[in-house]
Amino acid sequence: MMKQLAPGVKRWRQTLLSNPRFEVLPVAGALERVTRLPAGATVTVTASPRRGIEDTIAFTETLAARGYAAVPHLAARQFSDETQLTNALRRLHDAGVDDLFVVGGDASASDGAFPDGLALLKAIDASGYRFGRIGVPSYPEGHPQIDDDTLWEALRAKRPYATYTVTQLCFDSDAIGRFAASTRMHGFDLPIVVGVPGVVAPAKLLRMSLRVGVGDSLRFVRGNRSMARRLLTPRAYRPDGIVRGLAGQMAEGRVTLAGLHIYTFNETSATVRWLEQRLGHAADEDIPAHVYKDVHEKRPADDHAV
Ligand SMILES: NC(=O)C1=CN([C@@H]2O[C@H](COP(=O)(O)OP(=O)(O)OC[C@H]3O[C@@H](n4cnc5c(N)ncnc54)[C@H](O)[C@@H]3O)[C@@H](O)[C@H]2O)C=CC1
Ligand SMILES: Nc1nc(=O)c2c([nH]1)NC[C@@H]1CN(c3ccc(C(=O)N[C@@H](CCC(=O)O)C(=O)O)cc3)CN21
Repeated sequence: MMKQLAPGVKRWRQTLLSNPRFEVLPVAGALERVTRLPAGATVTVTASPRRGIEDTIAFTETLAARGYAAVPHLAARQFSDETQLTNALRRLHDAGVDDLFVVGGDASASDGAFPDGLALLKAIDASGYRFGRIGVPSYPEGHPQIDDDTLWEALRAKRPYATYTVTQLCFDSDAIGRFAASTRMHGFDLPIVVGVPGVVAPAKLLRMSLRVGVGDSLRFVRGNRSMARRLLTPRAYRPDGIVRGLAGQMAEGRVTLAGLHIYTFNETSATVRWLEQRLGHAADEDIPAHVYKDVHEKRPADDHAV
């Protein structure tokens, strides 16, 4: 059972859970997994050096044709030259894609034209193709290979080309809150979409987290007995604690957040079931029937478009 929450916290939790983006990996069976998501959902498609650009672009086209708001992850170090980039952008543009997520890439180095995320952002800007939204990654707990000063400098340099940032997989809502406050201190207002794990089997989540180097976050998990217990049992992990923590900080006015990005690792059914349960639950609890009738025109949730 959920704990009782202050009304403001419930409202923000509902706002956060109402329209998330879902990240999927373009592997075998991915399309079937996507069909479990709400029709028209925003679905982001990861890039991996092992699989290559084509898998990401082709799957993005498939999703767009089926009416999803598809968002490809474009990794700078995967592109060999401008021609390859232009071809990819043309295909995405023709598919009706209006949102790109631009990363450096997990390949250790580039033998192509774009060494890092910023270089690719500049090339996209110069390409003549226009996209309404462009996201870049950010790291509330730092990056295993890149020091904090470099990360802040990179984010600042990317600011003119980006319309939002998505935070790296993280299990600690306080770390995310501190990061959001720091962006203000560093003097820029890039909207922050918070990356949270979906409802995923703990062993898989641990494997994925280790792969991308979610360091401090895992130390947090290990040092937190109830968290560790949750990750070490076969019962799926649920991001209730993170979402509640974020909603609490929003209710206190400490952070402004632009939404959730759910790392599903293709566990879409469990994640959607969890979302539906939580939203149903919030609707029942937030607004008792008699109040709901009285204030019908002014439901609290309606006052807070993100
Ligand atoms: N495929 C995906 O969906 C995602 C991938 N990532 C990965 O996280 C890493 C960072 O990506 P971005 O934030 O886009 O960074 P980026 O490529 O824009 O690099 C940020 C800054 O760090 C420097 N840098 C990059 N790699 C470095 C290294 N190994 N050692 C020292 N300095 C380095 C760059 O020159 C640049 O100044 C990449 O490996 C990226 O692929 C992060 C989030 C999502
Ligand atoms: N550095 C970094 N690279 C990423 O690709 C990435 C992040 N960070 N942070 C957020 C998510 C997490 N992503 C991940 C994380 C792990 C795998 C991974 O381990 N893939 C394996 C196994 C896939 C499977 O089990 O089906 C693979 O072989 O691709 C893929 C994408 C994509 N995103």
